[in-house]
Order: sequence, then structure tokens, then C-alpha cells
Amino acid sequence: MNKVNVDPQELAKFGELAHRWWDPNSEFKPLHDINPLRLDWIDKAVGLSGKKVLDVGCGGGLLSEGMAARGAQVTGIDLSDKALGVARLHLLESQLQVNYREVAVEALAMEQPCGYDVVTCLEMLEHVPDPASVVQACAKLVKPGGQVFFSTINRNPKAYVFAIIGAEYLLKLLPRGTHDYARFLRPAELSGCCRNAGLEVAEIIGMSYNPLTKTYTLGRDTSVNYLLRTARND
Ligand SMILES: C[S@@+](CC[C@H](N)C(=O)[O-])C[C@H]1O[C@@H](n2cnc3c(N)ncnc32)[C@H](O)[C@@H]1O
Repeated sequence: MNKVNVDPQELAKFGELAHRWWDPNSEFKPLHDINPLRLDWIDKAVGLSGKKVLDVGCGGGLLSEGMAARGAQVTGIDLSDKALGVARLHLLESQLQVNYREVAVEALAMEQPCGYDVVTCLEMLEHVPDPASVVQACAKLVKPGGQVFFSTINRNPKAYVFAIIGAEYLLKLLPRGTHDYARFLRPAELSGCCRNAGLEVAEIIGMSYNPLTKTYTLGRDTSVNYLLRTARND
């Protein structure tokens, strides 16, 4: 790869808000709300305790800390220095251990091939110019047989209405401009990227928001938000 696979405007967006990352009533409320669900799902699949885990696009560290609290040895990487600053500061409060690094996933894949039992890359692919390159790097970083988890947003009219009009304009769950529809990925497209990278898709699960109960659930509906569980098949 000749240039870093990053959109500086995306990093700036997250950097500006980073100081509110751990406020459960801030712009990051949706991430706080979905964190227990995704943590349980990942833990059930891999048994996090004792595992060496890489969290790609870790931001302020919600998932990284959650996995560390369950006994994983976690490295979190991101390219937003502000988000990483907040993540490091929060460790003082939580007393957990996470190794945070500002490094591109593609560069880390050259440095530590097959370095991790588990790789997570959640709510990040829709913010990068070349998601396939991130998937390739994640596949290189996991050990043969190890599992890689992705989550992102589907691309179809319903996803546009729910994830952009609904979440950003009507319910105001997220700041306007958080998401760019063109960067949403259909499950078939992401599955194709995974297969090209040597990752076998083991499970695709949907995540839905109920505006009446204001709760998220995991289930069969992958039409808006969804998660993918894959395993390196060599
Ligand atoms: C919506 S946040 C998700 C944070 C975390 N993964 C979670 O789900 O709680 C997206 C994160 O991706 C990061 N990001 C965007 N482009 C990136 C890139 N090219 N490399 C690494 N991180 C990136 C942002 O800085 C931000 O922290």
C-alpha cells in the first residue's frame, strides 16, 4: 500500500468529539448501548479470557476495555490521536490494561503477521476509503483458525432512511454527517472481501434499534446494522 488508507475528515470528526467518548449520554450513546450486546456475542464465540485480541479502530476504547475486563490481553489501534488520548486516560479510571497504539492496520499487519488469536473491527469499515484493504490486513493479523469480527451498515434505501435520516436527523442519536451512504457495505460485498482475504464467513447477524423501547437487539434482520463473524481458513 502506497498511502495510508484513511480519510482525514473522518478522523477530525471523531477527534473533535473524543472528550465525550465515555459519556453514555453523548454522541457516543449508541456505542455505549450496543457494547454489552456485541461483547457478549464475541465472548460467546471465542471465550475472551486469556486471548490475545486486536481491536482495530478502537476509538476511545469502549470495546477494548470491555474485552480487557473479560480477561483478554487487548491491543487497540486507531489513527485518531485524540481518541487514543481519551482511551489511555480512561485506563487510569478503569484500572484495566490495554495497549493502545497509533498505527495503520495495514502497517501492523506487516509488523505482526499472525500475531493475534482474535481481531475485532467494529463500526470502522464505513469510515475508511478502502475497506477491502482493512479486511485483508485483519486477515493477516489473525492466527490461522482465529476469528475476525466486523460490524458495519448495509447499503439499501431502508439503511439510508434508518441510519442517516432516522439516526442523524429525526432521533438525533448521532451528529449529522456521521455517516456517508456511499461507504455503507452490503453483507454480500463484505463477505466477498472476507473470502478474498482468506476469511470464511461463519455468521452474519443483524442489530436493530427499537425507537419505542430505545433498545438494541441482535437478530435476523441485517437490513441496516449487522455484524460478521469470520475465521481464517488456512
Ligand atoms: C464509530 S468509531 C468506532 C469505535 C469502536 N470501534 C467502537 O465500535 O466502539 C470509528 C473509529 O474508527 C476510527 N478510524 C477511522 N478511520 C480509521 C483508519 N483508517 N484507521 C484506524 N482507525 C480509523 C476513528 O478514529 C474512530 O475511532
